Amino acid sequence: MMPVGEAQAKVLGLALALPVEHVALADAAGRWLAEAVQARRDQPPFDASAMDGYAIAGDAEEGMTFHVVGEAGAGHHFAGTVGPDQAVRIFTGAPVPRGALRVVLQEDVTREGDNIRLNAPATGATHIRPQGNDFSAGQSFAPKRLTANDVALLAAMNLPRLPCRRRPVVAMIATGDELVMPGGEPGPDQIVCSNTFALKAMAEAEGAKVRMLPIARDTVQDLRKVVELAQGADVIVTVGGASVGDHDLVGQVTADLGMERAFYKVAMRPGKPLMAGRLGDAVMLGLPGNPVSAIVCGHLFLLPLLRALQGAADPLPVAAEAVLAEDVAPTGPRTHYMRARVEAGADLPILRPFADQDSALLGVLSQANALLIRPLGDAARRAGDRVSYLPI
Ligand SMILES: Nc1nc2c(c(=O)[nH]1)N[C@H]1C(S)=C(S)[C@@H](COP(=O)(O)OP(=O)(O)OC[C@H]3O[C@@H](n4cnc5c(N)ncnc54)[C@H](O)[C@@H]3O)O[C@H]1N2
Ligand code: MOO
Repeated sequence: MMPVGEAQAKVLGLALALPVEHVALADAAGRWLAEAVQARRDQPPFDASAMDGYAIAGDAEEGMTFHVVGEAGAGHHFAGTVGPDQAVRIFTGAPVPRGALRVVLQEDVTREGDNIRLNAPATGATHIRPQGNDFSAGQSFAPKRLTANDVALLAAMNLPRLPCRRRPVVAMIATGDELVMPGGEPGPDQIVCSNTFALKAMAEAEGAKVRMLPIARDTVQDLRKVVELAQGADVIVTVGGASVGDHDLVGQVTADLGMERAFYKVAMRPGKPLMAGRLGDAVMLGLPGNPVSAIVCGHLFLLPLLRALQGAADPLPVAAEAVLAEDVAPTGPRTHYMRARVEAGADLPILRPFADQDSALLGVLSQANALLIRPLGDAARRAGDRVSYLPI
């Protein structure tokens, strides 16, 4: 069995970054910017008032008076120059007029006709945002996955279209005679398909487009037909049929279709019968059928693969540190990803593994927000020990 880190490296090695396409700014949140882009202007593009008030020529003492000679609003500059005894009525975002060095807040003046009197000394903060204070023309924005905040910045930089990686297309295939779709009519020996819905949600949150293919029945012909429907996808995910049972056909069928296998079986629990390889132009992940196994493999393999396809430099999940809330037994020959609940603690977060770690239990998984990472062959651990976990 291959160690988890080696298997992850092999999966990432199968991922060629997807082509670049130009995406409208309004659709760019969540997309991966493929190359650095440059601001097309300064922000603010001029010295701008940060307050509603009056622009004056410099520091001034309490009681001084000024003659109001005009007005500057956001989008409307004042064409003249502010002289020593003069003020210009100004509003937040307006260009600061020539000759003005500070803005006094309207709350700090008394207006009498066309004159103002200062009720406080005008010193200290100028209430002016200098030109280029936020960013300057030519300033570079590095490739990353774009957040809503990034989109605001790139909009202000006047970049209406952005070079992003194409979204990966994932074909999702559940396998097994026992499965019916949610809302269907399960027969007495059947259950409702759940795993692929979690994986779809996870992949979409990572930027993928997911095609849910029909459930493949446990025959070579049907599985082959459904895998062939996956043509055109960047990633093919099968769920179930990966183990050693007589009806576990995924390995055989994908091999017949020409899959170049990178590995089969990983030293992890849950998720042991994982396979990966290249099938035509697609990367294929064959996930185990047990619900928690499939979803844990999704976190450890599918999501990093989707990040790598979109150009991420560091696609693997990052472990965090916590303190164990209770004792745990030694582990066996596989890295154990134990479902756990992590909560804020005084120093480090406190992590409590669930008592039942059966890989069929979706109820436990739904309460979990962490996977405690137990290295293979790990000794028993005591409450209070420091441990690593992955947030999920
Ligand atoms: N003799 C052995 N038996 C098993 C081994 C082994 O090494 N030797 N490994 C076990 C482990 S570990 C796992 S994990 C499972 C994985 O087996 P498969 O990938 O072949 O999965 P299935 O047999 O098709 O299904 C397992 C289980 O999960 C349910 N399932 C499958 N797909 C879905 C779905 N889309 N939604 C909800 N539930 C699903 C299925 O009904 C089974 O109950 O094999 C062990 N056996
Ligand atoms: O590895 Mo299986 O995924 O233990 O349930």
